[in-house]
Amino acid sequence: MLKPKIAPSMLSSDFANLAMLKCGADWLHLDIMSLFTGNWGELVQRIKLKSMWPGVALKPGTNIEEVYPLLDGEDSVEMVLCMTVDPGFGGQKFMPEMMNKVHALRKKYPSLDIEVDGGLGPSTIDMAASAGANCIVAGSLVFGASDPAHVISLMRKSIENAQGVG
Ligand SMILES: O=C(CO)[C@H](O)[C@H](O)COP(=O)(O)O
Repeated sequence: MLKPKIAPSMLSSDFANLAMLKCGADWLHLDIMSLFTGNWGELVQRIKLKSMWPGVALKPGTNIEEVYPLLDGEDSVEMVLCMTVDPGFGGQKFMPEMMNKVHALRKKYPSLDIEVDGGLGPSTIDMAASAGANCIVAGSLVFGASDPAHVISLMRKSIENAQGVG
């Protein structure tokens, strides 16, 4: 079983109230958008040398084939984030057509951490989990909830159910 990882998106948070850290989240998700033009292999190696995990995010318009060289080579990343909205802001509508990418990745890489981000909620989480995502970023859902811990546990359950556990 792949560990479910639930990552509240700090984009939707109140930085003066980070009680979320006590609500059972596995990661905190922070968007930093920039254009990288350097040496990819060197960057990955430097991240790993710091005992951190390199990952890569795919915008909705990027083809899945573009990520394979980053997973198959020597300096491979350890997580792929399939954006399910265009990056920029929270509260957007989930793009179900992105599930093809998640599905293709899961088929090719059974033990890869695959994350989805954007528009995740009760009506979309199961779709993402069944396609093979085990890491979920959620902003509005978690930070808008009266009981964030409950929401986080429901998301975890959805992933476990999709994996046939629990
Ligand atoms: O990366 C993001 C936007 O760039 C946000 O993390 C994402 O949109 C999550 O927000 P929500 O759950 O409200 O859709």
